[in-house]
Amino acid sequence: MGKLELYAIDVSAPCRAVLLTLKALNVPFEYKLVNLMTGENRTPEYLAINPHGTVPTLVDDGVVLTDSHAIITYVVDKYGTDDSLYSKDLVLRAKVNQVLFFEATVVFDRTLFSIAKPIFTNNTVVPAAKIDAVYKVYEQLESFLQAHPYFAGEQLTVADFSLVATVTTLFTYAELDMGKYPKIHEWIRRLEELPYYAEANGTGLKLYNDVVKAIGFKVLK
Ligand SMILES: N[C@@H](CCC(=O)N[C@@H](CS)C(=O)NCC(=O)O)C(=O)O
Repeated sequence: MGKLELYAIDVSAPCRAVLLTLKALNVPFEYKLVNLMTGENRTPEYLAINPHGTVPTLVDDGVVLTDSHAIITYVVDKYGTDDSLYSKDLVLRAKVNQVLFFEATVVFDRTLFSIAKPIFTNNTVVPAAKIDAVYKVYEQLESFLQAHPYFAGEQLTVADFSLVATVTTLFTYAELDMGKYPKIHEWIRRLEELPYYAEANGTGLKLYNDVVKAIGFKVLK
C-alpha cells in the first residue's frame, strides 16, 4: 500500500466524515493538520496541493482528491475488504450516491456552510431564515429514515458517515427535538455505538462546539 495522507482538521464536518470512513476501514494514514483558524489552508504550499484551499484533501500515492464525498467512496473502493460501505451493486450504489449528493448540495451547502462561514469570518449575526432551513433539512432527513434504519437502506454506508458529521454539527445552531425527529435521534444513537465514532466524530464535534461558543452568534428574527 502507498502512503495515504489526509490534510484535515477535526472541527470540520467533511473531515470527520473522512475520519469515520478511514477508521471503519482500519486504513493507516498520516494526519496532516491544516489549521483553518490560522490560515494554514491559504499558504502557497497548501494551495499547491489543493488550489481551493479547503479541507479535507486526500493524497494517495500522487492521487489528489479535494472533496469528502469523492474521498470516502474512493477509499472504500480501493481499500475496503468488502463493499458494504459503498456497494458495487448498481441500485444500492445509486441509493448511496443519492444521499451523498443530497448532503453535498442541500445539507452542507444550504445550511452548515452558509451559517458557519460568516460566523468564522467575523459576521456572527445569523438570519432566522438560515435556521429555518436547518429545520427543513431535519424534516427531509426524518422522511428518508421512515422505511429503513440507515440513509441508503438496511446497512450502514458512507452516506451515513457523510451525513452524521454534518448533522451533529448543525445541532450547534438548531437543537434536535427528539419527539419531533425520533428517527434521526435513533439513527444517531446507532452510529454512536460504533467503536470508532467517539474518536472520529465526537472529539472534533466537541471542539467545534467550544469554538462556536467562544465566538458566539445571534439569530436575527
Ligand atoms: N464539498 C467539500 C467542502 C469542503 C469545505 O468547504 N471545507 C471547509 C471546512 S468545513 C473549508 O475548508 N473551508 C475553508 C474555506 O472555505 O476557506 C467537501 O465535502 O469536502
